[in-house]
Amino acid sequence: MEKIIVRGGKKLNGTVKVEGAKNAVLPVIAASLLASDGKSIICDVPTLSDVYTINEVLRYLGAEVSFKNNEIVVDASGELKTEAPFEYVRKMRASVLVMGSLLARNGRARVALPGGCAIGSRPIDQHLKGFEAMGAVVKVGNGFIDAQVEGKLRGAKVYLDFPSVGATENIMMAASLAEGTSVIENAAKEPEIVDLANFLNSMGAKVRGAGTGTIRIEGVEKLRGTRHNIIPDRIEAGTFMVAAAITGGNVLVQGAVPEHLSSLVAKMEEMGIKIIEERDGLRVIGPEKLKPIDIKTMPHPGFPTDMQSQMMALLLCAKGTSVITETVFENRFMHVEEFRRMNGDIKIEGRSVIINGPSELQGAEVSATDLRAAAALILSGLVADGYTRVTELKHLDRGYVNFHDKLAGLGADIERIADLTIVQPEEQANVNM
Ligand SMILES: CC(=O)N[C@H]1[C@@H](OP(=O)(O)OP(=O)(O)OC[C@H]2O[C@@H](n3ccc(=O)[nH]c3=O)[C@H](O)[C@@H]2O)O[C@H](CO)[C@@H](O)[C@@H]1O
Ligand SMILES: C=C(OP(=O)(O)O)C(=O)O
Repeated sequence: MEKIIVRGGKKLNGTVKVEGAKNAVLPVIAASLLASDGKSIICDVPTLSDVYTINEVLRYLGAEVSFKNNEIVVDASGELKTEAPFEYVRKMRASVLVMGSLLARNGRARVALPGGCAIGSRPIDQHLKGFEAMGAVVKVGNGFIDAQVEGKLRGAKVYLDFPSVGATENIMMAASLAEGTSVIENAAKEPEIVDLANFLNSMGAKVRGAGTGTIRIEGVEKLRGTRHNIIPDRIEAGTFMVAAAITGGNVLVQGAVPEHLSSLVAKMEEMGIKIIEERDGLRVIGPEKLKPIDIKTMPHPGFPTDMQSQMMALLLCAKGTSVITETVFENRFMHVEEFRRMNGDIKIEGRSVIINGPSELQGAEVSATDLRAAAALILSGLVADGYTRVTELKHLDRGYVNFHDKLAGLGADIERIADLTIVQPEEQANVNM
């Protein structure tokens, strides 16, 4: 088993460059299936395991996909299959994002039920409600969701009970080729929704209002391949901002878009962290002492749940009591136990976590429970006493490109190794940790 080993105590300094956003590129790749004409060229694509997985899904469905030099070319002009099997959906829930495109292109989509995951049950009822409103008949059975429509999808008004990111994206994709106009109310407003709308419009779609709570989509006859640059990853940017702050360092996070990060910037400033907007990114300067704060995760523009565990690592180092309340996912506190293994003074009370800081963090062997928890545990390792070993790196690789190398480039004492499962006594003396 691979692990990342980090020794705490180094201040981070320098510049780190942000990749294209995982949560923007996955729906954009799914949307490229809508082009029955021409190729889609998607640029600034991060080399993440999730990207390889969705590429596999597209190939399975019959599209031609190439991926090199951070550029993906998709040719979906041929005939497409209708089914995305469980082996892909199990690896990555975002595989359900092909459903809207397949239904619009083929009149049928059969996708394995995603089931739960480490952060909660994550149902997709709001996606299905949207498809049904557009005339699809949805059946669930034998571990699959089967959606079919007679003729074409029809434009409809869909009110989302919660501004779900995935449901908004899936409905936008389906509605782009529907007959007539669709309106999504209580739509998600995340920057990744705007990126998807820009991609769809550049393919010939008519999507208006993305980034607001009401999105109108006028269906068109046909969409064609186009060229598109993916927006920078605000969560990767935020993770490096926390890395700078937790070590009391001074780091320029190149590519960080201030408007995408306003809630995080506000909360970090409340903690006494200095954040300066520069021409090409955000500079973060950690203070001597961090102040405690309260955080509640919310849909955008509220505080992002995907930054919750990294902020937990930071608040463990602040002097005083902080409270983090998770309102987006029902069970996104699996990392709390791991922080306790590192001597974190932290407890769960319902949907909140109470942190009494500063904790004297100690290096320990800890296990990543999801991709953001993986990053957060490494962040704690940057300031813990001694060596922290983080396992279950498959989670980290879903969302971060060369995370340890980027941290090492900023001065962290960190390496990634294959596991030495059996260490002989004489070798043990030579293992430098
Ligand atoms: C690939 C991707 O972009 N993933 C992001 C996306 O996930 P994802 O699109 O899955 O997140 P959603 O916004 O859909 O989910 C938010 C909440 O709504 C619930 N829900 C969602 C859909 C539905 O039909 N019914 C329902 O009850 C979910 O269980 C969850 O509690 O947005 C999340 C919230 O910002 C982020 O944490 C994820 O990183
Ligand atoms: C939860 C996340 O992603 P996904 O929805 O792909 O699991 C995330 O990016 O933090």
